[in-house]
Amino acid sequence: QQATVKGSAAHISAVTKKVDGAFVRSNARATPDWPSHGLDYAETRHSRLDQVNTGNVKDLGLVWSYNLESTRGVEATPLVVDGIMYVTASWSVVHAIDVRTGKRIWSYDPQVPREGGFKGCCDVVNRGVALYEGKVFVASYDGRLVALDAATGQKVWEKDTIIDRKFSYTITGAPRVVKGKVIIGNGGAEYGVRGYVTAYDAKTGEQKWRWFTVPGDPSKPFEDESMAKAAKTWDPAGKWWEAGGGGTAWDAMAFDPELNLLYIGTGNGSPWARSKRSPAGGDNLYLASIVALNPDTGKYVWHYQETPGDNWDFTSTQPMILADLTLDGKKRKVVMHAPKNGFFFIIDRTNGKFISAKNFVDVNWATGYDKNGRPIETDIARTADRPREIIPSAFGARNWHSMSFNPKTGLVYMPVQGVPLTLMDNKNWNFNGVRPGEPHSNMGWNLATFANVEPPSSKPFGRLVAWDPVKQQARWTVEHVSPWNGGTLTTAGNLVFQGTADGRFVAYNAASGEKLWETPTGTGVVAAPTTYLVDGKQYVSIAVGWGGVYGLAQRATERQGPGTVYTFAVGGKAPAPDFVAYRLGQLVQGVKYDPAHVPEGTALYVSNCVFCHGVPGVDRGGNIPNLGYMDSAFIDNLDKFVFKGPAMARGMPDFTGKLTPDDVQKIKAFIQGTADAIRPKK
Ligand SMILES: O=C(O)c1cc(C(=O)O)c2c(n1)C(=O)C(=O)c1cc(C(=O)O)[nH]c1-2
Ligand SMILES: [Ca+2]
Repeated sequence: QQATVKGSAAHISAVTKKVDGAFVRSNARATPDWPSHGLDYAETRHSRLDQVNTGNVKDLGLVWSYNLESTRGVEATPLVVDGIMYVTASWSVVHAIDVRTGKRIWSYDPQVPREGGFKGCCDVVNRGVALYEGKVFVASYDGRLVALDAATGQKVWEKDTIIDRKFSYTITGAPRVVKGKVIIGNGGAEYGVRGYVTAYDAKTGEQKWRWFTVPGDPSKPFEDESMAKAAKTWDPAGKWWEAGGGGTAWDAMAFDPELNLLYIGTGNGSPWARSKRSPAGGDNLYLASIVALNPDTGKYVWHYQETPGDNWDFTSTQPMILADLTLDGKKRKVVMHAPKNGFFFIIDRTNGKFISAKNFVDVNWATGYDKNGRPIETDIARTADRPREIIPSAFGARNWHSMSFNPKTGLVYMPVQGVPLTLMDNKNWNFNGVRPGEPHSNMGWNLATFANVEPPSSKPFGRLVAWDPVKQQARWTVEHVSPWNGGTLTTAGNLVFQGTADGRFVAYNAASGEKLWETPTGTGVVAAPTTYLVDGKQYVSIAVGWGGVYGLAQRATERQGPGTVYTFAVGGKAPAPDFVAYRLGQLVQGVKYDPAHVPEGTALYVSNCVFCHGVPGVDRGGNIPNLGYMDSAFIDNLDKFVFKGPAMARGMPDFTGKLTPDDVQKIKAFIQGTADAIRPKK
């Protein structure tokens, strides 16, 4: 009998068909493959491989690079089984790559309508696929769950996961497969949606269950007991159901097979301002919580709410890790979680009981947590009638960038940051109303909150923190040049790998934080690396591509490049691909405008343009250009870009019906006026 050629359809079919629950569990013991998003069900991102270690990591070299042909953010963790890699680029495009050759096996574009890019808050990103019994599952930005044949990339089934397309739902997260069910949530809580997670049969796509994260209209029957219980924590005077309430589960999940519990992290409130959703206050369950569900039925089992009555976009969707820690001499099954709100939580994962919380950055909204697990809020937390800086900001002390846990060092390696913002409630908010000056409100956002009406006073930072979860303190830290650095991987070779915003891929000694190796990546890195064996040899891969919410308008590299997968091994000698240098133009000059239009133009710019294009001439442009540095011809012709313009093919919305030609004149006045105001005087 002829041996199957590696990389052939027969080989791929054979090796991917073996991927099921038993496979994921047995793989976790020695981690030769990387079969699921966080490597194992506990989402530790801790590889047991040690061929690459502190001794030889300096000899790590490029084996191949692969062009993802994307220009927007790349957030995916590549999955690899016997040398077959599955990774996604922006716009939810899936690539199957043969690690042995670095060549494409197939690619699949779910054809997300590009002009609908504005329907998600935070770039047209995707965090990766799930793999199960010969199928690859991808959730498309526009809310479909697609099952592909792992060998051919042909579609096997597709389901629309969105309950109501009047609302702005999107999906950026990676699906997880638990006991033959594909689990997927969604995003949209900046727009006003009601969050939920759904389970589909991996074979057929048949819907198995759905759990909503927040209650619906209380005049209608509740879906289940957990919703009836939650509704008691919302004030009906706020008619929260009209704007959805929020609570979107847009990233984190983990699974404990022994306890048979699926854990999900839930998001912020819609709108952000609690005074508008629930005027009389209330915790607003199950916003900003870790919730444990029965994966067979989708039934609620327990929750722990990290940010009661969220008011600040403090999502709890940041990646979590399940671990067994010895605390006060007792072995405890815990969830470790470090969400946006700046506290590191240890929660008993058998019952949801709070164990401890400690801030891992400076925070000013709470002084700590009491013994019942409730935050002790400070005076400024809810004084939202005036602008005040909330630390951490809505960008989060951590965002979706994954952390990893090394049981040998006992440390959690997490990307940490500060992106300063001031917030103030918009008293005149009305759902989907025209609200100049409220961020992206004309693009469908419903924050009921103004941002940076007064400039914040803290400074931005990015940091890698090695956190001791038992002592609840940092062991070592590395300062980066910018916020928004990549997720981490830790290995039995006593290593931590991380990509950076300023375009490097770095390896550190996991125990000490000493830098042992780095290589340039051309463009900024936001995704997390993976490592695995192919034919007995250890490889390390990372998908790079600057973007995500912070990367739209900001950058920390002078290079731009297509999204790229890099694969490294000891002794690798492949040449790095060429990158186009990013050229920041001159400050725009000479566009005719009426200075009297600037104030109105400012408000329009904030409600239509700012989150993607940044502040003209102040920000430097991320994966979307800064308009303050465009040639004047572009700004003179702004209406030709705004109304059914050529950039629609790259994701720019059509502003027909949203802006008038008169509005565009005023926006031009703001752009040129700002450039003139900041131009150094001769
Ligand atoms: O509330 C939501 O539904 C929602 C969704 C998403 C998303 O799906 O990407 C993000 C956020 N919120 C968010 O608050 C946030 O900071 C964020 C960053 C990113 C990213 O990919 O860079 N997505 C999201
Ligand atoms: Ca959010």
